[in-house]
Amino acid sequence: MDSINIKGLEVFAHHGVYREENVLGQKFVVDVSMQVSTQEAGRSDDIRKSVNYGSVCDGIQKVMKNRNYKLIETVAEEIADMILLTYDDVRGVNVTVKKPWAPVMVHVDTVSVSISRKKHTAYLGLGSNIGDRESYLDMAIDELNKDKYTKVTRVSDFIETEPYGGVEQDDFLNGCLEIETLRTPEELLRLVNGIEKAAGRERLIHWGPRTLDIDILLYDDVVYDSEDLHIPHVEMHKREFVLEPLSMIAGYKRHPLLGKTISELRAGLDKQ
Ligand SMILES: Nc1ncnc2c1ncn2[C@@H]1O[C@H](COP(=O)(O)OP(=O)(O)OP(=O)(O)O)[C@@H](O)[C@H]1O
Ligand SMILES: Nc1nc2c(c(=O)[nH]1)N=C(CO)CN2
Repeated sequence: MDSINIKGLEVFAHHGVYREENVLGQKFVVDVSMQVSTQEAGRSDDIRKSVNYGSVCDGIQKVMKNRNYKLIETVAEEIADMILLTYDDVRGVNVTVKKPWAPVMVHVDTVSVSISRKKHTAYLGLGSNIGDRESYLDMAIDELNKDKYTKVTRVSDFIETEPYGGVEQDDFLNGCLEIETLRTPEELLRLVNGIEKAAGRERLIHWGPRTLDIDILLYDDVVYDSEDLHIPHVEMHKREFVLEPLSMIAGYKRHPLLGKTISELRAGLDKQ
């Protein structure tokens, strides 16, 4: 990936843990590197095909002057969010925020924080078999889009499926989504759990009836395991009700552990 870089942007602002920093203010120096393909702009010589570094500098000034933060960590995070949320073509950013005049009692050239943030692509599985099933799946899409850090980018057809897993219950409506998100996997889990809760989801029977179930199937090519979260979803490759809608929007996507594409995994189910 190419990059567009801003080095040494000076902004006078009032961030800091100490009161004198908030009152007097000081100089901050910002470096930004944006991962963006510049080839189309380079071939056409057209600014509309690129990211205008002047407007990025304005945006950084606004972030740093509109509010005061205690930590340069927060300043860096806010700058990264602003850039990733404003410029669709920017896939990732590195941001460094330096304080050359930091009030410490020893000589330092600068103190600084550097962060790297990027847009993540994740795939979610949706299911409902209580009430107005289609409305619950639509609600999931609306609520995900309401989240500042998340955008639904593709939606599969919703398909009627028989219950899988041995519990006698009504048929499901299932679908899959592709999302773009700045959230970490754990943040995304909290977001989807909150949406399930808002849909009146109760956990009474394992694999039992539900108004709305949202599973995180894939998140970039990440393999992640914690007490509460396993990515890729541990059952996804066995489930026709996941693989059929997922193959509509990401048939080419390769499962990071099994090494097969979603379409191949689905074809494999037919043979069993
Ligand atoms: N990839 C994942 N996506 C969503 N939840 C997950 C994932 N991995 C682990 N979990 C955990 O599973 C817990 C139980 O989820 P839930 O009650 O929706 O299970 P289920 O829908 O009955 O079964 P399944 O997840 O096999 O479809 C969640 O609270 C969450 O902590
Ligand atoms: N057809 C179908 N069967 C299921 C489903 C589901 O979404 N669709 N979800 C389950 C647990 O998450 C258990 N069984």
